[in-house]
Amino acid sequence: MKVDGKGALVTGGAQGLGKAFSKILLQNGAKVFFTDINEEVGKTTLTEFQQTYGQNNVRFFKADVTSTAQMKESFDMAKSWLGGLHVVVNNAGIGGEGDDMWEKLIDINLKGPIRCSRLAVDYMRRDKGGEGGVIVNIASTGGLRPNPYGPVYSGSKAGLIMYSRSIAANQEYTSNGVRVCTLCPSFADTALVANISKGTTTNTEAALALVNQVGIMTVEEVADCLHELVTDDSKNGAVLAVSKHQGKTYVPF
Ligand SMILES: NC(=O)C1=CN([C@@H]2O[C@H](COP(=O)(O)OP(=O)(O)OC[C@H]3O[C@@H](n4cnc5c(N)ncnc54)[C@H](O)[C@@H]3O)[C@@H](O)[C@H]2O)C=CC1
Ligand SMILES: CC/C=C\C[C@H](O)[C@H](O)/C=C/C=C/C=C\C=C\C(=O)C/C=C\CCC(=O)O
Repeated sequence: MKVDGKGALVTGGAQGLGKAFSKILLQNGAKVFFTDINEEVGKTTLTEFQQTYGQNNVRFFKADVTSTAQMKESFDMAKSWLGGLHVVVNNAGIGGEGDDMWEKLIDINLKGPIRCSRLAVDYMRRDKGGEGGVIVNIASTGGLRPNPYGPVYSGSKAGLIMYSRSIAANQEYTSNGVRVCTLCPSFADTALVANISKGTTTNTEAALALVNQVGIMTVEEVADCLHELVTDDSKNGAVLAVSKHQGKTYVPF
């Protein structure tokens, strides 16, 4: 699918990878409706994007991916403002393994993208008035290999990978023009990784050593992979892993 002239919704688009995903879609001519729970940073990003890509090509709406009502409202607004919904990037996610965080992490990282994928399918499938499209769920290489410093994070992402592969295999969806892919980045230069030094893993020293060993990608390197998954119509059920030290790999099954 060429993204030029298409409509895209990106969750968690205020900063980090979600901002880079929104940006690459805008650079390639899409209209972007991005959501985030952080209103202040979302508004700043909106102003920056409007100055570069035009006032009427991008819109921000404050919404929490853990709320079905807020996400339903987001999808309704997005589809009507965009004039059609063709790309959905389920990106919003957090880290944090502590007693105070792990259940919230599952709510955001696993239940959030499931909630939004269910909405996306409903809004995109042709037999329900949509025009078909592509969902890209943002998982992690942490969902492909065990990570002793982030078992809850890794578990959330492994669950998301298998959920995404499973809905990609649903013929009712494929026959109505909906593709589903999963992007699994390793460490990238965002607040999520910077926060590891503040104790978000089960072992700060060991986790930082792993980050140093694997290396840190720029957000633009990861955004190029998103663009590939969105534009290549042959990719359905694809799981694309990318890391600084190993580059890009389509995960074989
Ligand atoms: N940075 C990295 O190394 C990697 C990140 N990822 C995934 O990429 C995604 C984006 O992460 P980063 O950009 O790194 O983090 P980030 O912390 O820079 O950005 C995450 C964004 O999500 C938003 N957000 C958090 N909770 C939300 C909620 N309940 N509803 C709506 N928005 C919410 C935040 O406000 C923030 O703007 C996450 O799903 C993360 O797990 C995956 C692999 C590697
Ligand atoms: C080290 C991660 C540990 C803890 C998770 C925490 O919840 C933390 O707050 C979140 C960190 C975000 C991590 C992002 C990516 C994680 C990638 C991996 O765990 C995989 C590591 C190496 C794979 C090898 C490779 O990519 O080549």
